[in-house]
Amino acid sequence: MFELKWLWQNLEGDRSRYILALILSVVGSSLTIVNPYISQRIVDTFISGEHAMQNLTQERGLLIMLCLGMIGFTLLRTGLAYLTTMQYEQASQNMLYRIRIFLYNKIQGQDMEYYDRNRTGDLMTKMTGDLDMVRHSMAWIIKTIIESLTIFIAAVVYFFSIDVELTLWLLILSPPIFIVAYIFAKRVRPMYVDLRERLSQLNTITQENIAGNRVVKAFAREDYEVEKFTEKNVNYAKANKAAALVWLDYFPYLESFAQAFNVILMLVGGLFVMNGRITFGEFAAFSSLIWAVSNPMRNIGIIINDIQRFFASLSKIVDVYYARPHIVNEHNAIDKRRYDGRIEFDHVSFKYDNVKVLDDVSFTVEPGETVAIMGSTGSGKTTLINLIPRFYDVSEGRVLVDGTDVRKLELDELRGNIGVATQDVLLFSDTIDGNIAFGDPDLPEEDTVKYARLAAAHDFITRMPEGYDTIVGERGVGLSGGQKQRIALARAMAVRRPILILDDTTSAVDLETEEHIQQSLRELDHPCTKIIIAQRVSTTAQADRILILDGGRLIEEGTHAELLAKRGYYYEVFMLQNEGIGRQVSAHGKE
Ligand SMILES: Nc1ncnc2c1ncn2[C@@H]1O[C@H](COP(=O)(O)OP(=O)(O)OP(=O)(O)O)[C@@H](O)[C@H]1O
Repeated sequence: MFELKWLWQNLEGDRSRYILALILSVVGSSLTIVNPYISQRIVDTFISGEHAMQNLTQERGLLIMLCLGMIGFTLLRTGLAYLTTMQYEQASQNMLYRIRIFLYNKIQGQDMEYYDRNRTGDLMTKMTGDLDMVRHSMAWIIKTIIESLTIFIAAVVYFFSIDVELTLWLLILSPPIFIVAYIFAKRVRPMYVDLRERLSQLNTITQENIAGNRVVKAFAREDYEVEKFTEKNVNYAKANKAAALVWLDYFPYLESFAQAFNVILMLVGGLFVMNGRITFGEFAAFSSLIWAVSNPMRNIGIIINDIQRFFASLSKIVDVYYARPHIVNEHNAIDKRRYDGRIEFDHVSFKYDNVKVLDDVSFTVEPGETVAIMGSTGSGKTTLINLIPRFYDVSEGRVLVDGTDVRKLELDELRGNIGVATQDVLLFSDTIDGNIAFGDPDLPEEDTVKYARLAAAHDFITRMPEGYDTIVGERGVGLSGGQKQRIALARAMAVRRPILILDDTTSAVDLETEEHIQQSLRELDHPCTKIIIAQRVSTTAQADRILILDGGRLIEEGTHAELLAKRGYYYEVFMLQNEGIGRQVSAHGKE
């Protein structure tokens, strides 16, 4: 069975501990029959037997021994139960720890497409609730099944040793119980798969609402969000109730069967005692152990429910566990090279789910060149730069870095040669210093300050009460949009990579600050090819070359002056911006 094989595989390192736990479970549960056996001896010898009175006076030692034996076995069972639970807990916790790390690495190793397809709330549910369910199954469900089964078998064997016929009478109830349990399990399984899906939706809504609380507040959409959440919450609660209530349809049958064990024992066992077929002590042994046969029937519902939850959770974990990114690191380089920074797009086309967003794009950027990319919104600029570090792979054509197709380069090496400041600025909940040094944790403090200066961030950072030690909130909360962009820019520059990609990184800063940043970029103290996506002519004007994208096609390419002379898209933007903002950028790129 795949699920059990998977669990076994992931128990590596704790297998002996888990086997020990299973053995202890079996031994501890088998001991359950010892006390009923001793009770039987006590009843037959000292209470109801022919010579009971005589034994009571003459065999007191034996009686005391039997009583002490009962206490001893009770203590032994308690000790074993403690030890067993500890082994189960340790093995399952260790397993959980290992799988969680594995899954975390797996998620880290996925490509952008995976993140496009998977919801954060769902991934969070997999990493928390689903994993806990799997642990619970190892520590509790399997333990309960093994122990119930052992107690059941031990009791049945013991019953057989006392009286075969009476035992068979009792076992008559087993087939209908298993049929009912089977029907219940089949019915409830899809309900738990559905329940798991609804929980994931609930978590997704919660996560999105918390992450986007500013937008919600800005649009005063709290009521709408509460309504949306309530709807998902009600759905989840309904599904939960429905799954729990199914049990009630079957519960009366199973409970009746469980009670019927006692009735059969009373009727048949009582008859057998009366006609002397079994002793009163043997009847007492049956009576004190009948729970070992009926209790597993009572618990069957809880166990089946948990097993179904386990299957639903495991199938979700397995999705992540075996997920294979399309973009993989196949070429392991031992020494990581530093590239020259030559970039070439050779007839590149790209599709997102069959929708073409880049169409036959070709251009070359020589090492050290600065190329600006401009184009209307949705024209494919971000998509284009995403192909260089292989966030996505081309659908047609080739992207080459230093003359080699990026698909043939070692992925870490390739990405280790590129510094990126993305359009959506994400800062971590850390100090400003920690955020700037994110790509290079060994960055000396003076370098942090140097790159913050280059990114025109130093002044506002030093004005903050804690300076570089100021903790910025989640996603950089507490900073303005322009401030966040400047920290992200400092972070991208601080890694000193031979290729620097800036996706609209200065859109939220004022023009003076932008001029400072442009100056810094021109004067970087290491050789660097720069690709800058920008909407402002003031940003693009001094680039070595400007590429204009429109509907995924490269429609214009040239220097500022050349493109102005062409009187095409760039010229129009130039005119519009110069008129609009009253700032003069001349035809030669100088202000
Ligand atoms: N992950 C994605 N899945 C599917 N389609 C996408 C995805 N990302 C972008 N697109 C689509 O691809 C097209 C190009 O998007 P892209 O982000 O590259 O444009 P852009 O030129 O950078 O736009 P902007 O200037 O607004 O940032 C758009 O039509 C967009 O809807």
